[in-house]
Amino acid sequence: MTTSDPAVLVLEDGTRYHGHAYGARGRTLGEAVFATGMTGYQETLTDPSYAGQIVVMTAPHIGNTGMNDEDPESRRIWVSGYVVRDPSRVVSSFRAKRSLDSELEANGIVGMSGIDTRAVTRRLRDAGAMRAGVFSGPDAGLSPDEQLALVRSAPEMAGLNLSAEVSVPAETVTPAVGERLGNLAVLDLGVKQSTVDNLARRGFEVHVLPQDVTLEQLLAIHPVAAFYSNGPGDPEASDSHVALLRGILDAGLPFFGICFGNQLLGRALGLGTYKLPFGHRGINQPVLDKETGRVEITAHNHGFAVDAPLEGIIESPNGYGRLEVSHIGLNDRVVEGLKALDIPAFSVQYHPEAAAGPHDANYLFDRFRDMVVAQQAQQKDATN
Ligand SMILES: NC(=O)CC[C@H](N)C(=O)O
Repeated sequence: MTTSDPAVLVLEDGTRYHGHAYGARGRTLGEAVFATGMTGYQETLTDPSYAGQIVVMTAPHIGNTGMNDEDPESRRIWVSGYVVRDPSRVVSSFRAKRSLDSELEANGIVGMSGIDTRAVTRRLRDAGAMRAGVFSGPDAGLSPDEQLALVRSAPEMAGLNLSAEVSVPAETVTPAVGERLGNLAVLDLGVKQSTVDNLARRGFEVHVLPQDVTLEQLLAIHPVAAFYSNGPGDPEASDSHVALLRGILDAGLPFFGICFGNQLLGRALGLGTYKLPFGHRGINQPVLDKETGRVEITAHNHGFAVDAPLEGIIESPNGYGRLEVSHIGLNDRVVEGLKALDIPAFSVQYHPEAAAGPHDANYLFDRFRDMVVAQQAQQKDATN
């Protein structure tokens, strides 16, 4: 529905941008962040890591290919709000089933269009990610002071635990594709479908578990390894998941974590995390794999990062032996991967499932499989 109903984006610092209502009408509050992908908006919208965020797209023309039934990464749209410059008036793709604005409306997502999203991006890049609100329909009529007060009353992303909002209510199982390696325990902190598919294709029977599962319940599925997914929120507010992970590591299970999972591995090993000024969200971020010296172009969506020295070997303050930073973001030299040297555990801050994004980092799923196969071979040797 293209209309000229007014809408306004209000940032916490009082900056206001006037445009048009897009998607559902009303009001929404969240953390304003910008995403630089020129394609893949359907995957972005359905990535649970974006819960609690108002996503501003830097690419000016969004919605061209509509929404289809093949690309969703989860069961719904999770962004709190969606801000685009120039929505496509026609949908052009043989796969499209619906338009982007009708899908936003069906999911109750308040959006807006018709503003200079690159100007908003420059503001967020200079001042940092901020709380924000989009107001349209009856809420467009609130006074600027009322709108600003609402924005400033919203919770900050720092300190937020959002895992219960996005996690599955009960275990789901995806069978292994091809030769079966064993059961994989996946802690669902906001997992994406492509991650599950990638793991299943590596021979894992993928058991996606609710975020409040206990160690006993997790071990009861007899996993050959464990995996922590991406997800929304502040890793510092996830003590229960860190405690669970320490139990997993103590049980000797091989571990791989993505994004939120990387931050939680960092914490389990004894490192800290911190909030980045405006984060990384896009599909063309350069990352160095220190092991091979190769630079890969990767998909990112994170606002927090692990605090660790980029070079040299670190002794785990929590007694897990030696570890090192395995991957470095080349735009701003942020930690993009961790590797334990004395236990079978590693993680990356970015998205090897690459939905959307380039597939340069897909090898990490093979590394995980190889790690599990190596451990199984070792255990077999030990019992012979
Ligand atoms: N995609 C993710 O897993 C994001 C992790 C975390 N919520 C962050 O913003 O850094």
